[in-house]
Amino acid sequence: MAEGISGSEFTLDSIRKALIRQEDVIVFSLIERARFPMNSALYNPRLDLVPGFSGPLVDFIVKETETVQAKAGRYVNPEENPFFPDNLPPSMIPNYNYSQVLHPGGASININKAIWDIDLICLQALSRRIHYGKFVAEIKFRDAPNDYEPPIRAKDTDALMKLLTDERVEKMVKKRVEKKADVFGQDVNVSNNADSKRYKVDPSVVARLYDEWVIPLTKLVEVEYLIRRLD
Ligand SMILES: O=C(O)C(=O)C[C@]1(C(=O)O)C=C[C@@H](O)C=C1
Repeated sequence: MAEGISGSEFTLDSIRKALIRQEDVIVFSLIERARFPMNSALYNPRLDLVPGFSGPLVDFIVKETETVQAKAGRYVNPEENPFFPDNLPPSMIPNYNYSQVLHPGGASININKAIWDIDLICLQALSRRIHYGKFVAEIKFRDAPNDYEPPIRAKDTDALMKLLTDERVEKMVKKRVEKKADVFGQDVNVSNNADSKRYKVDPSVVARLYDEWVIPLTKLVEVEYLIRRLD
């Protein structure tokens, strides 16, 4: 897999490192996205810019992109989740042997409808990060099956949410992404003018995006995964 999860390095530590690497992509794509705050023609559902296709242009672009990528095998990779999963063509390339670390029920989890509401450019990066919750949940289950089995059998989602939550880690994640937005998003200036610190994207907004969307949705995926884990 792209992030290098194989049976031998499938640990909570390696999964957390993959999440940290993905922060860089997310912060950079937010910085890019901030250059174009609005693009109404792209999102307008009534413009009908493409003959034979009804819906916003953005849907057309993403559907067509996903169709090509599906043929190239993108969605055979358990780390990838399409935004328009209906009627995708099968992969045309020879099967790559992805290590099957997830329980089969994980394949049916796709919460991209909720993610679609956030923003366009960073969607794939955010989707990948949020659905990484499947891998986090699998390793947490493997590390403590006796703790997880009773709430799974009782379908107690609140207890599962409590069990998988690590507030110390969440605080660190939010602090780190805020710092990354600070460092990556400064205008680079050759003159040594300390007053001219300007940001391409407000670092506190990135921390809030993680606080209000990214982490809660990752945890939702973790709970969804665990609830199916003993099926
Ligand atoms: O690192 C973990 O243990 C995770 O489950 C991931 C994550 C996150 O989304 O960053 C989610 C829940 C935990 O409370 C801490 C962090």
